Amino acid sequence: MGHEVRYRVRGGRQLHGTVFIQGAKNAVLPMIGASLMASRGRTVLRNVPIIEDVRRAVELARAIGAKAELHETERTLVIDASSLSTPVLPADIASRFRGSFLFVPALLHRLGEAVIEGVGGCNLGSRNLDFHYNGFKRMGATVTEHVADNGDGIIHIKAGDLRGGTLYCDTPSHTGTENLIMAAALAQGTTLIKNAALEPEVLDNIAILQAMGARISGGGTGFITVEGVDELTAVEHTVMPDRIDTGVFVMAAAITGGDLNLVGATLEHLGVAADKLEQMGVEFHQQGAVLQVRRERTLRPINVITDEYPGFATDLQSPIMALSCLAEGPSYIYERIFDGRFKLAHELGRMGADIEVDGNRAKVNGPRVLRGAEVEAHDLRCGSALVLAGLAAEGETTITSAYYLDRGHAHTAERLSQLGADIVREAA
Ligand SMILES: CC(=O)N[C@H]1[C@@H](OP(=O)(O)OP(=O)(O)OC[C@H]2O[C@@H](n3ccc(=O)[nH]c3=O)[C@H](O)[C@@H]2O)O[C@H](CO)[C@@H](O)[C@@H]1O
Ligand SMILES: C=C(OP(=O)(O)O)C(=O)O
Repeated sequence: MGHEVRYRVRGGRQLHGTVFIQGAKNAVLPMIGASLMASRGRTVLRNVPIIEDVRRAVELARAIGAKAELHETERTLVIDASSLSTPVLPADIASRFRGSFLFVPALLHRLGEAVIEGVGGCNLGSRNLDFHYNGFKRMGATVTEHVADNGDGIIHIKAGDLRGGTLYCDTPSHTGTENLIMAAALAQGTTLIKNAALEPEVLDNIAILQAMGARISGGGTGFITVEGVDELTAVEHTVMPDRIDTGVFVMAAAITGGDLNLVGATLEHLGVAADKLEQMGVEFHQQGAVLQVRRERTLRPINVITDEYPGFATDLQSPIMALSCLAEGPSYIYERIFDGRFKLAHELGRMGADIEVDGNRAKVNGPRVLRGAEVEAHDLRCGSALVLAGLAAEGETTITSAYYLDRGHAHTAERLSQLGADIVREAA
């Protein structure tokens, strides 16, 4: 994991001011995968979030032979994938982020095979990849697994010539849909993907692929048709704003009783989460590309059921659990997407929260006074939720294992400090 990262937050300050919402982690990662499919030219991605997952993706792109330059100040990534040298996604990089699996379609098309030594991402319980494998197989690939000397499983996918076909996701998987679209984009013939994901990031990825020359229709309908083409060309594309980063800053305003201008944020991308936050007492006003948000009234309790877009995003479930600790009455949370996302409840308990967990349901008994404590970020969104709790707590909160937070949020301490928060990042 590299060095230990901690955040120290001293709570009790209302946040005011203007903050820039970063580009979307879950859009830029498939776009890096897509850029590897262009055998000529240089892809230029703008509004790239400067987060650890992007740094890992750049390392991984280089490890398979692409030239990748991340210009952090300009938030621009330039990728030249004209020569790829190996189909092996090495474990030491690939096992640190989920998006590594989005490199597979490019390897299948460009090198005829992909060797996956490990897939990472947040540990949220079972995170299967069967929809991806079954789709690749229906297109003519073979998938085999063997065990390396160190005991790790290695997956070997051999493509042959990928052919279009009828594919499906049992449930609308986000990266599953993206991987099947990318596999179909350069396959022979026509592919139909049923029960495709509707997330805005999937649509942004379709947009860059279309600009590259892919023939894709039906994005946002659940049925996606892809007519395979012979070649994709490198293009320039601006990554959409991150709706989860947006949601976290909305909740930073809400949990401190502050008011913020979120530059680049799109309220519509929050789906049902916007309505739930309004029910809690948050006021929104979208003015062009700026989303104004404030919370003056007492926080009301809430009932949340996570679901695929436009339902309540699972990645905002942990942050709203932190917020609901302060609501005037019991809140109910039903986590439907991941079966291991409630470790946060225990950490919030150390800060004085009263949360009853029963399987994938939680009851948050609010309001409780939160007090600073040493707590652990078990995953990315657990980390952002603990920062929110720290902003509202009495005294100092220390968040350990905060590499997870840095996986998905850029310049967290700097952006919150500019709004009046007392927060520092320490890396030892
Ligand atoms: C890099 C990226 O974009 N990550 C996001 C993506 O993860 P990711 O794409 O991994 O999430 P999925 O949408 O695939 O997973 C949703 C559910 O489907 C199950 N499933 C998925 C694929 C599969 O082949 N078999 C299977 O059973 C998973 O175990 C999970 O229970 O969507 C999640 C759900 O919105 C978000 O929390 C992640 O931030
Ligand atoms: C679960 C998440 O990401 P990943 O799929 O990259 O692990 C997340 O962003 O909260």
